[in-house]
Amino acid sequence: MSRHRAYQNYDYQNDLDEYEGGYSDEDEGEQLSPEDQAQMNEATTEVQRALGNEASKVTVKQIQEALWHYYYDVDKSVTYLLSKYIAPPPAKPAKPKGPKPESAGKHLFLLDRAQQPSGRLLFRRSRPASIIGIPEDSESLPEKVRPTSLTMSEGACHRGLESNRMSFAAFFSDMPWLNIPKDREAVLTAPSRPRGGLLGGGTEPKVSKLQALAAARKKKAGEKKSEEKVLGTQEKMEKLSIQEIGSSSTQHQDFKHHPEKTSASRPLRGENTRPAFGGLAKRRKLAQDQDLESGPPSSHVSQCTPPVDLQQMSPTMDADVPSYAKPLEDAEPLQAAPSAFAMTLTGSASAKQRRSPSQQFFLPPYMAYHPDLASAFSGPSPDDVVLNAQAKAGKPKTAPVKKKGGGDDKVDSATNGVKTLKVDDTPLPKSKNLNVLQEFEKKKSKKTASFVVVGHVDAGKSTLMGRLLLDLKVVDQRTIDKYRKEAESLGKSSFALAWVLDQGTEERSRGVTIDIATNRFETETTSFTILDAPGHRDFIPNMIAGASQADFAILVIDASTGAFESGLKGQTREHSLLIRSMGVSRVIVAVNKLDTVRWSQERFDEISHQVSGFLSATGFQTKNISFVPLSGLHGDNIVKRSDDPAISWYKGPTLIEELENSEPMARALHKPLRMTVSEVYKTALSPLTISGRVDAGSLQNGDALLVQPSGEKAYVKALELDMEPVDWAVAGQNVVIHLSNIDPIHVRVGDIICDPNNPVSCIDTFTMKALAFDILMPMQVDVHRGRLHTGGQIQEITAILNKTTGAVIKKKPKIVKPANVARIVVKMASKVPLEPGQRVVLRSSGETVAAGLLE
Ligand SMILES: Nc1nc2c(ncn2[C@@H]2O[C@H](COP(=O)(O)OP(=O)(O)OP(=O)(O)O)[C@@H](O)[C@H]2O)c(=O)[nH]1
Repeated sequence: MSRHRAYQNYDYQNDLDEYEGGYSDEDEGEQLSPEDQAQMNEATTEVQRALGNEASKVTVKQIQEALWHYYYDVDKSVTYLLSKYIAPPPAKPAKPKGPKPESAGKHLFLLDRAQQPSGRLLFRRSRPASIIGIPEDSESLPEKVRPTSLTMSEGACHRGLESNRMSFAAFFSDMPWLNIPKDREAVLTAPSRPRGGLLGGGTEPKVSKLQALAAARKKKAGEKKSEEKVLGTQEKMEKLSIQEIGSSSTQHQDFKHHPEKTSASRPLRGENTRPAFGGLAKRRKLAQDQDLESGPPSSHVSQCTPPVDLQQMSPTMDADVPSYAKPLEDAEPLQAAPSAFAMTLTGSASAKQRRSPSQQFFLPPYMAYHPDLASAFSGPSPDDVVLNAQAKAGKPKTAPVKKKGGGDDKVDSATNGVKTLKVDDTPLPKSKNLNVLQEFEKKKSKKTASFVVVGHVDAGKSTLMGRLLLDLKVVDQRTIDKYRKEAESLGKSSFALAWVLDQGTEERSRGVTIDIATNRFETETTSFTILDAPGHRDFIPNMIAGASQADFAILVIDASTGAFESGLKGQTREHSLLIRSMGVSRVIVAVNKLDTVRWSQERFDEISHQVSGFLSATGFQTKNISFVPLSGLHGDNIVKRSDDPAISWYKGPTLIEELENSEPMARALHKPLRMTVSEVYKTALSPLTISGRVDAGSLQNGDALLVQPSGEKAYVKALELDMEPVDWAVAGQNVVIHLSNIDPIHVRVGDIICDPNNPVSCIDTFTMKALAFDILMPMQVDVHRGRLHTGGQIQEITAILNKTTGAVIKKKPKIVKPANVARIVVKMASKVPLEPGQRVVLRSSGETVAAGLLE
């Protein structure tokens, strides 16, 4: 049950009834417990014994009522009985009858409740009413005694006392706190400041006469005290005043004519012997003298603020001017007196310095500048003196001594600056100024082709590529055996072939490809670059990066029971869409793991049928789709035709034959240089080496390159193709470039290397023709182009287009349905190198939502 429900269902009434039941009137007639009764009898005997002969004047009932009231306290009960029944005080004149104040007698006590072990409730007296401010009825006990918060019957509180009025004084006679000696009585002192309202603001509260009197007394005492303090301080400060030192003409003259001696005569910090003529006073005096001699301050000085006398800030305080300020008052009665501190600074005799009230103006202390302050720091500081002395004594300097004169400093810093200046004298790489395209034509080199291996997770992509490399002898059997042993130790022996591509520790331990793995091999006609893509949906961006570099693709399908179906729902379809969107038009479908279904031709045909259907729907032409039944794990139909009779039904090409038959995409050889940076690293040849596929144009050693978006220039120091040094490279080739004359911080993976004379521009908004994979609307998206990806948003949907003709079907639609083509405007968070014709993929919340071409 929820707590809320529990509270709702709680039976408060029941509890309340039980609680109130503890005070019910039924208790009134409650009998004493046997223990109480025994205690009562014993105490009654005690009281009777204490009363002696007088005991006959009171009844047992009266004794027991007294005992009950005093909780069996025999002494108190005796006192009460004596004063009440045996020797009562003379009766007082009757009070005039009138209505009794309601509160009177109603709340004389605050009662604490205690529970006895027997479960009976007993009430204990807690505090007298006088303390808590309840009106006292000193003559009698209350008629009813109630706790402040509880209702109870009077009988339950003080049984039997209603009829027996007792004197208040007598009741509390044994209480020591009533006999307070006069000298220890508390005196109410009003707060020094009247309390404010809520949060210190608001109207002042009413102050009683007593409070006002106390406040006035306190104020007077405070004033007297502060006056004494000021006088004492002034006496001490007089010693520092220029009045005394004014007579010391020798010192004055000395100081006046040799002001530089000021610093020399300045005591070191912490020195106890303080000269009578303090440095500050000296400066003040000098300034006064100069002032007197030269008249009013010069123009530049006049801009500065004259010394401010804080006392002047309150003309209304004239009446309170202390006696020490009287001489000044005589000189200029309208002016308020300076403070003791101000007098020390200005000197009490410096009446001439004081301005008339009309000249008085007040500025913050930091603006209170006096001309003599200009010379205040002309000499060395105490620290300088110490350091100089240490230097003379041959001690090591604890801090650099400042040289006099700014000129030397400047020269020094300039010299140091020049020393530290580094001129980049790295010679620019030499260029052979080759006609690269002619060289390329002449060479008649092997075809180069890159292919990306895609497919659902665990379809067997890496294993297939490992097998391919093993069978092509790019990797030897020993390496595979080694991998198998290591994989066995991790319980993943079946992944030994996959480890040829999956080199990362995490990839190996998880058995999942994370990033694009590249490898290369050659056949008689072609030099291939493998781009093994991750199948897991979390690493789709890496797969996009791989697909952006590929001429064609191998789509791996897991033919084992159930796996193909789940792959279709998973990344098989998404990868197919992506590779097509990235411009790949040729796809080889590797129907893998057919060994698990005993090389079932039926299964192969079923898969081929379904896959060719959706590939065609995705935009692949049937002539560009081929299917190969194979087993990556066992090496059937990859490089060697399978000798298993179970697959004798297949007479088509092996995977490698299909690869060789695939034509790479047309190369943009004559376009300006464009290359996407796939990797950035350090080599012995250069602190900045990059690799990637040349998308367009060509380059050669010594060429100047422009890196975008940093806009930094770099030079080609050396080039490598297939791990061999070369002089040039052209579009379609995967090249390694050793750069010079650039700081590595300016180059990142995903950047574009371009021709400085034909640079790619950096933009933050573009229009694209997008194929929608999901519903599109103005929304946040991630823009992917190769390795580069950045945040952005669909700003506008301009039109829905005809898929084949590109004609506008509908203008400014609110949304784009899946499988429709639309023209959309995308705004990115930052400027990135992008240009028309490039392919981008839009993803949102981990799903691919669109892909297309920049217009
Ligand atoms: N029986 C059988 N098993 C295979 C075959 N090919 C791969 N496997 C197994 O399938 C599992 C996954 O293989 P991988 O090569 O890692 O699959 P992948 O597609 O590269 O995985 P990701 O890159 O992580 O998506 C491994 O246990 C392989 O041994 C095959 O032809 N037959």
